[in-house]
Amino acid sequence: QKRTRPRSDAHRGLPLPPGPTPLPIVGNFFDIPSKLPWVTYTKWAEKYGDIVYMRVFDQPIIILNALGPVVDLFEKRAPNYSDRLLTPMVTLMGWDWNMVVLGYGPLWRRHRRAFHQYFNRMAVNTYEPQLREAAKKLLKRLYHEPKAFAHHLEYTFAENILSLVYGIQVAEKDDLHIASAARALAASAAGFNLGAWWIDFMPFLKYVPSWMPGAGFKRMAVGCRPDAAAMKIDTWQSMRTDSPYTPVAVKLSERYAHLDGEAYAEEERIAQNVAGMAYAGGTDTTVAALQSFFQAMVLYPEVLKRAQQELERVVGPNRLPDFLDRPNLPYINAICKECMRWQTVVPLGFGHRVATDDEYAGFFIPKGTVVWQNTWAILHDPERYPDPEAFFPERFIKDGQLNPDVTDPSVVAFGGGRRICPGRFFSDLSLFINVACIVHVFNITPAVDEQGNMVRTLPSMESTALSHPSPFPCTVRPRSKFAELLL
Ligand code: HEM
Repeated sequence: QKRTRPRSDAHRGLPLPPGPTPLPIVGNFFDIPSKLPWVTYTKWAEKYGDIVYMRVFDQPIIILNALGPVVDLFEKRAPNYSDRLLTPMVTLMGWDWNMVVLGYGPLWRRHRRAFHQYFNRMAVNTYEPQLREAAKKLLKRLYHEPKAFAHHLEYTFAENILSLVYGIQVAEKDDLHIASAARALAASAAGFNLGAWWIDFMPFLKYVPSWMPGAGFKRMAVGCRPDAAAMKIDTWQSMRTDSPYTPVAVKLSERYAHLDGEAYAEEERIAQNVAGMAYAGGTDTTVAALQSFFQAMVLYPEVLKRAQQELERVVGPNRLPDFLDRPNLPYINAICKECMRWQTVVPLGFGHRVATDDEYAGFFIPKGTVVWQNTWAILHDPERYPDPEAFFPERFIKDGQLNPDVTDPSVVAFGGGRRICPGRFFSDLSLFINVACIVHVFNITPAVDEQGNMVRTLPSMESTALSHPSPFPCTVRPRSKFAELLL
């Protein structure tokens, strides 16, 4: 029996969606788990249904645990479900220039349009040469220093996006731009982890002095400010025009070169935000999916073998895979899809704020509610994806081809409606080329300790907003002499 909340006139006579019982003042503050909240919300769905309501202090929150309501609200009612809540934590951390947190309106639209111009489905195809080069660089780094595979992924992706967006050529090691971005992103992940679950809904905490016991979050947030600002300003100021191709930032600045005064300043701010966001978005996200890929290859050796056989057949031993091969590589494509599903990179999407009071499925949805989509739940729904905890690319294949009847995880993994991730086409290309090249060249097997015993790896996710596997070791070795020659 579902429990619903009392009707009231303010609610147009409709109940709020069901959810855990709130306490006075704090509401459901103590119900929000600090670890893997998406798993708890999935369990709540069994008790309360696909639409779960809670309140943390004064902030109403809804979790959508199924694809139907996500499409109905984020897509079909997009004008009402595309706003954001700019929380105190984000402002404290100096991340408020970031278009992810911009309210729905003309300023967001201008950012979005500029971003789309350089990252739409067609535009990203022009980045293939750079993506190919970056993948090759990654292979070399993996060859020379295989134990540091997680670091190489992060470094090479940051390097590639810095070059693509700003034309900046980074140092081979310990680059200052990359170090600063890594600090800003790590702090924001940690801050968001704290913030999303509780601090963000306690606006008065903004006024707690940072020296007070328990105010470590504030010191951390303030400490991250210079790096968050540097991601936008220092990189912009280091923009290079002498690279062999025109960087996105240069193209962005050409758009308003004819303006002056305040109009120029405003366009420049937008361009800086867009470039900064491409940099921030392009650094950690696809990397997390690739880290899951490494973990999957350790745990599922038969998948790696099958993928290598497909590449041997289609690409052969004398060259690396390329984008043109993609239509002939259904199994590699299926692995990419499974990487987007298995250890969901953004497990709860990003909250959409409701602009005006609404009704849905017989429930009242108050204005100001922040609606989160439980992407992890949707991508681990056993009816859609049987045995969802298994990494099983075959689920996307039928008669040797990709099966169009199985929901493509990217329909959900990148969020929904008008706020859907505008970096998804770029991410898709880079995931494909890296997976294909790594599989073609390397065997990825469990690590071996000093006594020669195999180190056991268990799949496990970090509890951050942008999740990735918990650190694990593995052995990365060229498959053969032929493979080594490709490097
Ligand atoms: C595995 C890769 C990625 C995943 C899973 C991912 C996921 C997401 C999600 C869930 C959102 C929020 C969508 C919503 O509100 O419903 C988002 C927003 C965004 N992402 Fe991504 N993303 C990825 C890669 C990228 C890349 C590579 C870039 C940049 C090149 C990027 C740039 C952005 C931007 C700018 C937004 C804000 C959109 C807005 O608020 O209007 N993302 N992403």
